[in-house]
Amino acid sequence: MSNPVYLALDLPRLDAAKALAEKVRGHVGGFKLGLEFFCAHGHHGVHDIAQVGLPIFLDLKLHDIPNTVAGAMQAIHVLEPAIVTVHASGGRAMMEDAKAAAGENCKVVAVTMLTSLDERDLARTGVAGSAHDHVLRLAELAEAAGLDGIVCSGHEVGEVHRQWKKGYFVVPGLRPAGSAVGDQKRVVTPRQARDDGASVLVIGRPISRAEDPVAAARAIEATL
Ligand SMILES: O=c1ccn([C@@H]2O[C@H](COP(=O)(O)O)[C@@H](O)[C@H]2O)c(=O)[nH]1
Repeated sequence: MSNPVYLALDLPRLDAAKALAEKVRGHVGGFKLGLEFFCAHGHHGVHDIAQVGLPIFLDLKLHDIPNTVAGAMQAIHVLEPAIVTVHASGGRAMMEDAKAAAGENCKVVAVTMLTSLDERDLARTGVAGSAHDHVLRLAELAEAAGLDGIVCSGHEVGEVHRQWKKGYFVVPGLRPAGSAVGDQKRVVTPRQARDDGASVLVIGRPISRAEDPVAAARAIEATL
């Protein structure tokens, strides 16, 4: 079984991100490049990290009208990402057009409810009901739109997996027992998420901010 951990390279400096990627490459399955990285380093930065030789997950969380999102998907096609994110709340037509514009080997997955939110935050955005129901509703919409899967927390992945057997499930908000939670609110351990059906485990600070990132990545790998 291949390593399901994608390391989130949320670092401001490209040289530091590349050095970290080189160090841990034997203990993770891929690299996740998000908004911070892409806004700072663009296509050139993605090419640099791709040279390390592992799959690239572009976590751009696209959310706009269908035509604009399709155009953005076409613009990143050349980078050959293995995974790209869009927001499920962009709606069915937006997700359909994103999938149609993606490369053949690129999985398009929809962010449902950010792991940094809890139910109080959800209510403040005007969404009534539980996190669980909200995630399941958006997962259904993503499946109907023909996407490959969704991004959700480890609190929901078990149920979503039961409902969408062939889905591809990306789970961030992961914390090894005892590590700092930071701004995340719905967290589980990497092992718990894996056992509940996660396809990809997104882990950032528990590795990137560890005193010894290689040891941290190895320790996580050993729990899986
Ligand atoms: O709901 C979401 C969607 C994406 N993320 C991203 O995952 C990583 C998590 O980093 P940590 O340092 O392990 O908290 C980060 O890049 C987020 O942008 C998420 O956390 N939650």
